[in-house]
Amino acid sequence: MAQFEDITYQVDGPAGIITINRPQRYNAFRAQTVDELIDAFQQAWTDQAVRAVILTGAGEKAFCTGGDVKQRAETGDYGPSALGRFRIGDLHKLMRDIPKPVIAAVNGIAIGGGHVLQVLADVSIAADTARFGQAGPRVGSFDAGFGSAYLARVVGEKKAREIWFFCRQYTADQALDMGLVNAVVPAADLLTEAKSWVDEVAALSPTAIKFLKQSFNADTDHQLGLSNMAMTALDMFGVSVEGMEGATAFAEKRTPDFGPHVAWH
Ligand SMILES: CC(C)(COP(=O)(O)OP(=O)(O)OC[C@H]1O[C@@H](n2cnc3c(N)ncnc32)[C@H](O)[C@@H]1OP(=O)(O)O)[C@@H](O)C(=O)NCCC(=O)NCCSC(=O)c1cc(O)c2ccccc2c1O
Repeated sequence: MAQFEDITYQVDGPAGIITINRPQRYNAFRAQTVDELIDAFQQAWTDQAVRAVILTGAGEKAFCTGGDVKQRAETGDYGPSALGRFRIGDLHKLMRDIPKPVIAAVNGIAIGGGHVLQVLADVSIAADTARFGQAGPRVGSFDAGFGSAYLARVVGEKKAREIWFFCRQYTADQALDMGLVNAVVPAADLLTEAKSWVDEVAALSPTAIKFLKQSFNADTDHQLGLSNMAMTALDMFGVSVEGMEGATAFAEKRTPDFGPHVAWH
C-alpha cells in the first residue's frame, strides 16, 4: 500500500508519526483505516531509523472515536478491506508486538475503539483538552478482549468496570489521576512534547527497550486468546437486532431502545 487515504505516515528523525486522518468522522476507523494503520506500523517496525511510534489524530477535536458507527449503521459492518476482514484484533496485537515504544499523543476525544488504541499504547500523553471513555454499550458494541482486560491492568478492576458499565467521559486530568495517561500538556505543545519523549528513548539501547517491551507484554499475552474470542463474538453480535439498534440510533441521532424486545437473552 504505497499511499494512504485514511491516515498519514511520516518519519521525522527517530519518530514514526501515524495520524488517523478522518476528521469529518472524528477520526473513527473503518476497515480500510485499520488496514492502513497495520501497514504503517509494519513500516515503522522494519525501519531501523524509527525508534518509537507516535499515534495521533488529525484536527483538534478527536484522537479517535473507534469504529465508524455511521458506516456500520449503513452496511452492518465496517466496510471493505484489503483482505476481506476487519483486522482490528491484528492491529491491537501489532501495537503490542512492535518492539519499539508506541506513544499515543491524545489530541482530542479518545472513545470506544479509539480509547482502546490509547490504552494499548505503551505510554500516553494527553492534550489538556482531551476526553476519554468507552461507548460500546451505547452503540451496540463492546471490546471484551484487550479493551477490557488490559484496561483493568492499567486502571484497576473497579475503575475499568466503571468506565465500561457507565460509558462516562473523563477529562485529561482525571485520566492522569487514574493512571490512564502518563502526562498532560497544553494542546498546542502536544506533538513537540511527544517528539521529545521519542528523542529521549532514541538515546537509549534499542535492544534493551525491545527486551523490556516483550517482558512487560509477557504478563498479559494470554489476553490475546480472550481478544480473539471477543472479536468473533463482536462479528456475531454487531449484526444482531440489539447490536444494530445501537448503531442505527447513533446514526439517527436518537436514544437507543435496548428494551426486552431487542435484548439478546
Ligand atoms: C465522540 C462523541 C462523544 C463526540 O460528541 P460531540 O457531541 O462532541 O460531537 P458529535 O456527536 O456531534 O460528533 C461530531 C461528528 O462526528 C461524527 N462522529 C463522531 N463519532 C463517530 C463515529 N464513531 N463514527 C462515525 N461518525 C462519528 C458525528 O456523527 C458528527 O457528525 P455530524 O455529521 O452529525 O456532524 C460522539 O460523537 C460519540 O459518542 N461518537 C460515537 C462513539 C462510538 O460509539 N464509537 C464506536 C464504539 S464501537 C467501536 O469502537 C468498536 C471497536 C472495535 O474494536 C470493534 C471490533 C470489532 C467489531 C466492532 C468493534 C467496534 O464496534
